[in-house]
Amino acid sequence: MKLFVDVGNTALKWRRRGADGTVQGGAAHGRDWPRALQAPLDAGAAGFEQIWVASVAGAEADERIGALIEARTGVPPRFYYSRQEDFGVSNCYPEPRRLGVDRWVALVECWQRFGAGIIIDCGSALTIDAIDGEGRFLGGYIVPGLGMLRSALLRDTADVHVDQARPRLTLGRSTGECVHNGLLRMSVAFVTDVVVELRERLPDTCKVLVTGGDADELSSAFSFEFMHLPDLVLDGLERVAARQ
Ligand SMILES: Nc1ncnc2c1ncn2[C@@H]1O[C@H](COP(=O)(O)OP(=O)(O)O)[C@@H](O)[C@H]1O
Ligand SMILES: CC(C)(COP(=O)(O)O)[C@@H](O)C(=O)NCCC(=O)O
Ligand SMILES: [K+]
Repeated sequence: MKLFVDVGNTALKWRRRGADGTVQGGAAHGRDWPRALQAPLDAGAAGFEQIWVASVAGAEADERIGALIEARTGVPPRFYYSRQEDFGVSNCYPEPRRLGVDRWVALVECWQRFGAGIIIDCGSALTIDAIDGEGRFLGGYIVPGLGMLRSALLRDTADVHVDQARPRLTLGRSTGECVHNGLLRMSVAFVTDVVVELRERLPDTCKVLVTGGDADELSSAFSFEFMHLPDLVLDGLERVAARQ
């Protein structure tokens, strides 16, 4: 059995692939690593032959996660990090390792499956990344995700109180609607502006891939064609692992 783990700043997502099929899950981790690792490591009697981790949680967290995984399974996990080049993708960062590995494996998966593309990851941060027809990572953007925008607005204002709501692009007619609709529209306008510009530059065959925990919410307001691939990062990590 193989285990693949995608550790973001909010959620830990995982996939167990064994002879009797595939099981996957995910949840907010709250940086409580022993608790967050309970579900992915709960493989019953079956042992793990390989465990792969793509983490953007930071070096300290990675050390803790690695120690916990090895202590519980006896298998030392393999942490994959961004590189100058891999699977035909070249990294434009002067220090390639500093590119978030979730962004890197998503670029690898996009390139291997579709070629040129624009990747929108609606996670704790909202990231947009572009890869051209030669497999060159052209660069991207990192802005606060919807969850981060909301919590920052509520934290830094005295009288803005909102309950959960399904945001739309229309004018808000209550504090909650003004906040939810405003943040959605701001995020969608940013993404759309970038996609329109990049599509003029990239091959016509380029795909727009959307992933991340807020993908449903954001993409419901997208006016351009896209593919929603919730498991893009795990798929990319599994591709890396398959080569070993
Ligand atoms: N069950 C959930 N747990 C955590 N975040 C969630 C959940 N459902 C939706 N979200 C939203 O998804 C965002 C996290 O996206 P995700 O891609 O899962 O996380 P990460 O940034 O850790 O990769 C949060 O900012 C939040 O707005
Ligand atoms: C941009 C990110 C925070 C996104 O992570 P997430 O929202 O999935 O938690 C992550 O890719 C990261 O920590 N990147 C390192 C800096 C960079 O990519 O330039
Ligand atoms: K992510």
